[in-house]
Amino acid sequence: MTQPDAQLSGFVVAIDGPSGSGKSSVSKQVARTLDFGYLDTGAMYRALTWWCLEEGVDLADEAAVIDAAEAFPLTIGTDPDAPTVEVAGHDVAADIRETRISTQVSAVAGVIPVREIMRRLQRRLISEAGASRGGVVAEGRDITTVVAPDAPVRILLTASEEARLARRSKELHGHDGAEAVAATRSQIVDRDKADSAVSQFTVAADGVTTVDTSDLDFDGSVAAVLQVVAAARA
Ligand SMILES: Nc1ncnc2c1ncn2[C@@H]1O[C@H](COP(=O)(O)OP(=O)(O)OP(=O)(O)O)[C@@H](O)[C@H]1O
Ligand SMILES: Nc1ccn([C@H]2C[C@H](O)[C@@H](COP(=O)(O)O)O2)c(=O)n1
Repeated sequence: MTQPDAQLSGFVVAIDGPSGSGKSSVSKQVARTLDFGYLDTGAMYRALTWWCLEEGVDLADEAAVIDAAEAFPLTIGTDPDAPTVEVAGHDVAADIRETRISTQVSAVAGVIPVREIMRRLQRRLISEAGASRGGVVAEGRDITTVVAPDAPVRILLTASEEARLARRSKELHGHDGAEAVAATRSQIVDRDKADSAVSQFTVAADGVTTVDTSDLDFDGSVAAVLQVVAAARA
C-alpha cells in the first residue's frame, strides 16, 4: 500500500512555469532575499539525463532509464548562492546546461515511473532545506501540482512566448535578432510541447497564483513573487 506523504518542513514556495519564464533566476533571487533554500528540480532531471548518457543507457529504453533513476547517485546543494549539482562525485553543474542535455532531457522526464522517483526525492530535499533554513523555494514544472501541492505559496510564473524567446536568445546569443530567436525556438517551444505531455505548467491549477512577467523586468518579477509570498505570510 502507498504511504501518504509526510508533511513538508518549513515554509515552501512552489514555482512552476514554461521554459524561459524566469523560474530559476527569479526563484534563486527570491530565496536569497528571504534567506530560504532553493531547489532547481529541472537540474535534477538534467543531471539524471547526464548520468544515463554517461552510463550508456539508451534513452528509448524506459526500463533502463527507470533503473538508472532508482540508483541515481545525486547530490544537490540548496544554497541559492551556490546551487551545486554532483553525480557520483562529479561536478556536473556546467555539463547539464549543454545543448545535448537540453535536447534529450524531455525523453527522461517523460517516463512516468521516473517522475514518481524524482517526486519522492524532491519532497525529501524540500523538507531538508525547509527544516535547516526555515523555508525553501522549489521550482520546476509540477511543483505546484504534484510535488508540493500542499505548499502555502504556489505560483505559476509565466511570460509570453515572444518574451521568453527574446530572453533566452539574449542569454545564448547576446541579442534577440531574428536569426538568434529562430535558433532558440526549439529549446523553448519544442521542449515545452514535449514536457506538456506529462505536466501542466501553462495554465494555473486551482489555488495557484499566476505571475505574468511579460512586461516586467527581472527586479519587477522578483518583487511580484515576493508580494505573493508576503500576502501569504501576513
Ligand atoms: N522578468 C525578466 N525580464 C527579463 N529577463 C528575465 C526576466 N526573468 C528572467 N530573465 C532572464 O531570462 C533568462 C531565462 O531565465 P531563467 O533561466 O531563469 O528561466 P527558466 O524559466 O528557469 O528557464 P528553463 O526552464 O528553460 O530553465 C535568463 O537570462 C534570465 O536572466
Ligand atoms: N519539475 C520538473 C522540472 C523539470 N522538468 C523537465 C522539463 C525540462 O525540459 C527539463 C529541464 O528543466 P529546466 O532546467 O529547463 O527547468 O526537466 C520536469 O519535467 N519537471
